[in-house]
Amino acid sequence: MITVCGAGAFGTALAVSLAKIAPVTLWARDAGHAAEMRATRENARRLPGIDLPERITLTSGPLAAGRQPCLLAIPMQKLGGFLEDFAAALDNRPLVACCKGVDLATGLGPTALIAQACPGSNAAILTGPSFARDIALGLPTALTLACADEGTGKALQSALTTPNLRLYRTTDTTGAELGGALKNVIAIACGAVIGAGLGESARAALMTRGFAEMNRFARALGAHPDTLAGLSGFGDLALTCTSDQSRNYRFGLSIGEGTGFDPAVTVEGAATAHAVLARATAMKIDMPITHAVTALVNGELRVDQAMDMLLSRPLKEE
Ligand SMILES: NC(=O)C1=CN([C@@H]2O[C@H](COP(=O)(O)OP(=O)(O)OC[C@H]3O[C@@H](n4cnc5c(N)ncnc54)[C@H](O)[C@@H]3O)[C@@H](O)[C@H]2O)C=CC1
Ligand SMILES: O=C(CO)COP(=O)(O)O
Repeated sequence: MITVCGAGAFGTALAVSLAKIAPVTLWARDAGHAAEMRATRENARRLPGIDLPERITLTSGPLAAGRQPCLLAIPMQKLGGFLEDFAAALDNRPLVACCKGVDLATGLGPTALIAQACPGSNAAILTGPSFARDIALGLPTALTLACADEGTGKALQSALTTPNLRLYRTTDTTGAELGGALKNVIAIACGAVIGAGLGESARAALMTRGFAEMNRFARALGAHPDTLAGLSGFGDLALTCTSDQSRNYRFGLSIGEGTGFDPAVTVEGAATAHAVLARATAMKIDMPITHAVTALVNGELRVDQAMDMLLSRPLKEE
């Protein structure tokens, strides 16, 4: 039995794929949402049009303790509170974070938050290029499963691989989670330049210099460069910066176009840009694109001003 906590788009998609290989419990925060999904066998609120197989049990309320893996598909800025509420039931089992970002309140990534709240658990992260709908539709996807404990990582890799979800493994949790966190910040920047009509060439420049910025920050925090070049870094950067299926990219588009954006939509890159900039400033790491994204998100700069700021920096070697 695999438990997935969080009945958003991603948790639901993972449950649908995992149900091909094992019975799955999908836990929703809201009892009404769980009841609705039980009755209709569909998550109309977050992933409409996808049938929920009978092998998925929909629950809410208290979580049962156990030894089986538990996937946490909770948005980054809500993960700390969720762990606090359910630490007793979650501790002493493998916990797999399925979110992308850096916690604004603590500056920690998902695996460090898990280790803090549930010290008896081995924390892992599942991340990489994948849209929830693609996974749920059974389309081919490849992700990174990172766990500092090699034995737990190997067990999770084989327990969570499904016919359409191929998992690569690493022990570099820092690299995997920072790749996933930072690509969302760069995707907002890319959406903004496309929305403002600044062109595909500008986007390619931002993706490339954004990748350099991701590497600079992650390596300073101990990440391995190969992880950044893999699915969780380069792979997810390529997907998110070029597809309007991405909410972060669409949020950037709305900034560039000067149109509104529904604040209820999960956009991890906005809070993460602020969390990363605070850490980078303290560590004296140069993060010009992240800096520009925080200014755009705060409404302190227009896109053309942000681009001018980036283009007028001192000339340097690549
Ligand atoms: N949607 C996608 O294509 C992908 C999403 N992700 C990541 O998955 C994470 C979750 O995103 P989505 O599922 O897409 O978001 P979503 O907006 O579809 O759903 C978020 C879910 O979290 C629940 N939630 C909010 N606060 C909560 C709390 N305090 N406790 C428990 N549950 C809470 C909401 O009820 C909602 O069901 C994000 O970090 C995202 O970056 C990763 C890969 C793909
Ligand atoms: O992380 C994702 C794809 O890998 C989903 O991106 P968004 O959160 O921007 O929709």
